[in-house]
Amino acid sequence: MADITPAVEIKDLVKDFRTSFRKQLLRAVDGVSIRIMPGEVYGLIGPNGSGKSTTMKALLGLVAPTSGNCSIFGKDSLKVDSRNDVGFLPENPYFYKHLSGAETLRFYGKLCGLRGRKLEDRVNELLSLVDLEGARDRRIGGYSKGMLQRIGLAQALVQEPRLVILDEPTAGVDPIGSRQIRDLIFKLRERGITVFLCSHLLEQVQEVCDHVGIIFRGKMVKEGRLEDLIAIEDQTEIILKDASPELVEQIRSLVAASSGTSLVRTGKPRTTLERLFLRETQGGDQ
Ligand SMILES: Nc1ncnc2c1ncn2[C@@H]1O[C@H](COP(=O)(O)OP(=O)(O)OP(=O)(O)O)[C@@H](O)[C@H]1O
Repeated sequence: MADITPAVEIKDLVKDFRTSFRKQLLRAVDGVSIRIMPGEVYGLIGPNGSGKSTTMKALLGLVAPTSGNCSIFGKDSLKVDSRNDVGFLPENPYFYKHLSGAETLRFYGKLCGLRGRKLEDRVNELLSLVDLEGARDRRIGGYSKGMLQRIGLAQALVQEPRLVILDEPTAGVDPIGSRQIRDLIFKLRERGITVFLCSHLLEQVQEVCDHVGIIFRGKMVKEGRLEDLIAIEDQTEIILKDASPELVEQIRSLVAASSGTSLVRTGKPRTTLERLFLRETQGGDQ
């Protein structure tokens, strides 16, 4: 098999911060290792203060590890050129409020060396991708939280990165805005872009990620393919449409007659509260 360089490689990362209280050391990240292959969507989940942002910042070279190392497409995170292939949406992105959405993207595009027709094409493409064409000339100061996160995502994509890092991309965004961001993450995946996101909104992580790591008090406590992590190994699900009561009864007696198998539950599957909310506020079947 061909040797593929991981998009993200974090090895035994430890990060200590010196606290103001008696200058004690606080271990924010304690021996975390993560490997993300190109094209994967990886979700790092954990409670507040468990070390998610610090792990991402170490990967971006924004904090220096106490020990361990991080690399992006094989390049050490402490070297500037490791960031050539990365787009980052921080937890609370800062924007110049007097600029419009288009001006904001133009500004970042210029920082990345784009000029002229190429710059304009990229700005238009990104505004269309994040569905903000209608608000392109409105000042960012008047954007909703969901729109701000989408323009932030567009900004992170300006230089056509192969890896996008999203720190709590849907924090403070309502379910409709969250769904738009979720759909954008799907679009990134379709384009083969690797996504590394952290969140404590578990349902969303479950919807978009194919790999998940659970971090708690700085340590990785569980990691793997989402499907493997959430499968209940000794159970089998059969979902029937328009089944008659007689058929359900037949299945029930078949199970009762077989040794070693028991019926755990029958009934109607439930939608999620999020889908119900979206159906009632947006119309149509979500
Ligand atoms: N610059 C810093 N100086 C001192 N302590 C810090 C610093 N940055 C983070 N910490 C501490 O490190 C721990 C991990 O913080 P971190 O922000 O990585 O967690 P998180 O999982 O991203 O949390 P949240 O979900 O609240 O964003 C916390 O106890 C935090 O207070």
